[in-house]
Amino acid sequence: MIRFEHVTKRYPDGTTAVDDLSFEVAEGELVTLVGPSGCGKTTTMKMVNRLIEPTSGRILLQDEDISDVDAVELRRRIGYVIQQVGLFPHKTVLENTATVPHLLGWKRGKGRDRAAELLDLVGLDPSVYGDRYPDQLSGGQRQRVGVARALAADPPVLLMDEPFGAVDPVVREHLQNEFLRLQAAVRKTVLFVTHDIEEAVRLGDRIAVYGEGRIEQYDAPAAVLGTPATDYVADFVGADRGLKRLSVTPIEPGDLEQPPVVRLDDPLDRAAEQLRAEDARWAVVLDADDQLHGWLSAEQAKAGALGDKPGTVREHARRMEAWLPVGASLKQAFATMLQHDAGWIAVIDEDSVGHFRGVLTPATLHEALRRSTAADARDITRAEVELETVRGS
Ligand SMILES: Nc1ncnc2c1ncn2[C@@H]1O[C@H](COP(=O)(O)OP(=O)(O)OP(=O)(O)O)[C@@H](O)[C@H]1O
Repeated sequence: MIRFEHVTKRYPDGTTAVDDLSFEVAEGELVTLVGPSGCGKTTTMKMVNRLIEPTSGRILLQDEDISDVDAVELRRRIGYVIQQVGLFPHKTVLENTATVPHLLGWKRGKGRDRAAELLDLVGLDPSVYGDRYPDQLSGGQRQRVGVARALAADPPVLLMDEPFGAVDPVVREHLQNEFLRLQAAVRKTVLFVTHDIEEAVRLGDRIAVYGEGRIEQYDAPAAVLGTPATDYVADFVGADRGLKRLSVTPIEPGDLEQPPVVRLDDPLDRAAEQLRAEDARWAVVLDADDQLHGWLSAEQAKAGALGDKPGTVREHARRMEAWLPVGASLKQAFATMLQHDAGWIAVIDEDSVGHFRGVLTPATLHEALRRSTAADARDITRAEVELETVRGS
């Protein structure tokens, strides 16, 4: 989709900003360019929409050499979002969003409808925000308008230069999540510049880690974190790369423990007996549709079963709020455990039915992380990894 072939950019003062760069971005892929200040990320990006011309080499967009395409025509195929947004202060949010459709000569009504649709998509109600002016918005809202505007003419390619750099960390995480959801729906080919490795890891399908004017590693986030190609990359991703992996490692069914399972309508004395026989401290409680209800402790089951009217599990089970679907990240799993002060979380199917699949404990979470690191290092699946464990006596 976008291909760099031996691209070099030397500025007139002799600075080599980009040095013999070759890489390719597939259609619908989100590639983050990450690296320290001055390493050539912005120069790379601006060569794609010809705000900067390469000194040598060529860039192909959909197999076409962009130097053969009229720059104005080219830019209409490419959405561009920058940190300072660059909204027109005297135009309303709706007018700002409809800028490109307007330039393309769309009918006014069609352009406005499209703008309203996009504002909705980025989480801004057009009936509330459409008639406001940019200075009546928060920084995060302005960034959303920037994204909506870049998408308005439905360009196949999106260039984003530190689009969330100017907002505080909480808003930033929010914008990142929204953007991921949006990207899942629109599937643009995206080049995203950031100097923040966390952001690069969260957003990128692949990451290009820049050294000076060169890409040191071009790989999936888990691989960059798991097997940095050079000492430079290892340094850049940081000593806490093990922790960062949490956010790019999904929960897989093979990671889960299978505690005893009882049903809401099971007689309590039978449940107590099952817990005793399995020597378990608690059981997961499911309803008749195999959906998670909560849990039952062995102590409660035993005490209840000794009472006058033991009844069923239903009267003694506790609700469980700490749960996630398969595929959620280990970081979410860890955060959920902390949020609910829970020693385990339930994991359910991703589909709308949400059958119970198993539980994740701190020990299994740690094991999943170790397996994923080892699997990436050896290019095998997680299930094939044999872990050696240092055990307490
Ligand atoms: N117009 C210019 N003339 C001369 N040198 C330039 C020019 N623009 C950029 N440079 C230099 O080229 C190098 C790469 O700059 P670039 O803006 O691509 O880096 P960057 O990785 O995007 O940095 P940042 O994260 O700080 O934005 C830097 O050394 C910069 O000083």
